[in-house]
Formats: sequence, C-alpha cells, structure tokens
Amino acid sequence: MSADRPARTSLTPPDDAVTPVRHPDAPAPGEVLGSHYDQCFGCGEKQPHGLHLEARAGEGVTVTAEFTVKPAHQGAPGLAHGGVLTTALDETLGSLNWLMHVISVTGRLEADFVRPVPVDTVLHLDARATARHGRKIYCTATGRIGGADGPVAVRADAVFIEVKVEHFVDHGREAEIQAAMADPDQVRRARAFEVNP
Ligand SMILES: CCCCCCCC/C=C\CCCCCCCC(=O)SCCNC(=O)CCNC(=O)[C@H](O)C(C)(C)COP(=O)(O)OP(=O)(O)OC[C@H]1O[C@@H](n2cnc3c(N)ncnc32)[C@H](O)[C@@H]1OP(=O)(O)O
Repeated sequence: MSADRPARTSLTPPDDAVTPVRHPDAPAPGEVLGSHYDQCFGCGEKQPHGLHLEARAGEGVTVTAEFTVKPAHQGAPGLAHGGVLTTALDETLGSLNWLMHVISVTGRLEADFVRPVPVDTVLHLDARATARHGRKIYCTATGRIGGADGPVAVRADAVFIEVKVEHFVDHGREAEIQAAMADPDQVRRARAFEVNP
C-alpha cells in the first residue's frame, strides 16, 4: 500500500463505483417521507417505544430529519445513549431508500460521537448517498445540535446493501409478515421503494 493512498476499507467505494441517481418519481425536496413500517423503532408512527424520526426529502440523493432526545433515551444522567444516536443516524440513512426507489438494509455502519447530546435536544440530521457499486450503497450522515447549522454532535459512514422484498418475507417473524402483507397501506409503501421497470 502506498503512503499517499488511504487504506481501502469496506466503507470506501471502489474506483468503479457510480454516482447515486435520484429516482424521477422521488418525493419532492421538502416533502415528508413518512414511515416505511408503522412499527419501526426509528420512524414508526405506531411504535410507542420508538424515536418517531421524521425525515424529509432533500435535493439530489439527500434527506434531512429531526429527532428529539427524550428522558427514555438516556445513557448517562441527562445525556443521550450513543446507541440511540446511532439508531437515529441509521434510520436517517435508511430513508435515502425513498430517494432512489431501492430497498436496502444496513450492512456496516461506523459512528463518531463528537459532542454529548443532552435530553430535550433536537438533533438535526442529514444524510447523503455518495456512491453505488452493484448492490452496495455508500452513504454518510451527520447530526447537529442547536440548529440545522449548529455544531456536529454525531456522524456516521455506512454501506447499505440492496435487497428484495423477499428479504423481509423470508426472515421476518411470520405473524408480523402476515399482518404487513394484509395491510394495503404497507404493501403500497413497500412497492414505493422498488425500482420501477
Ligand atoms: C409486503 C410486506 C413486506 C415488508 C416490507 C417492508 C418494507 C421495508 C422497506 C424498507 C426497509 C428499510 C429499512 C431501513 C431501516 C434502517 C436500517 C436498518 O436498521 S436495516 C436492519 C439491519 N441490517 C440487517 O438486518 C442486515 C442483515 N444482513 C443481511 O441480511 C445480509 O448480510 C445482507 C443482505 C446485508 C447481505 O447478504 P447477501 O447474502 O444478500 O449479500 P452478500 O453477497 O453477502 O453481499 C452483497 C455485497 O454487499 C457487500 N457487503 C455485505 N455485507 C457488507 C458489510 N457488512 N459491509 C460492507 N459490505 C458488505 C458484499 O461484500 C457484497 O459486495 P460485492 O457485490 O461482492 O462487491
């Protein structure tokens, strides 16, 4: 390995990776994306224990989201748990799926915790897809405090891997899969992620 070339890790796109493309039917910039599954811990509106993250489409293949840290999210007294903050980053990155009309799941995620995040703080998140290579989607997210232009508190780089709907049908618990397949709204949401022919 030469000294002027950084080590290639699985978070570094290969040289023949391509620029991610916004799907022509992607939600308009500013549009609320909604939840991909109403029981999702990150974004599900019917999940009582969840983060209730609300993401919006940005320009290109970007999203923004806000997450308010609640007392239930503490790790140390009055401070957010790092795992909860990582979940918020992961969920924001996952919502890039809506912009590309792709279904993908987290393969690898590496987080940096830069500043402590107190309870009641609004974490201003943004995420961006940076490269695609086969089924791999390289992406990055940042969480700021004190406003959308405030100082960075957390950030993450990740590789998401494209999957088919069958991924969930094959691996999910039977009861929840049956309920999801019987819910026309859920089926519509799953279809919205898939690439149009
Ligand atoms: C009608 C009702 C149905 C319901 C519908 C529901 C709709 C849902 C819609 C939208 C969902 C969005 C959800 C977002 C939620 C937030 C994000 C999460 O929390 S996701 C959960 C956490 N993640 C997992 O649970 C993944 C668990 N892992 C796996 O299942 C597998 O390992 C998987 C799919 C990731 C890969 O397995 P392989 O067998 O399919 O593929 P291989 O061949 O191993 O990898 C393909 C390529 O990816 C690279 N890769 C795989 N894992 C990697 C890793 N960890 N890091 C880097 N690269 C990796 C490999 O090197 C390979 O690359 P090369 O094509 O050879 O260049």
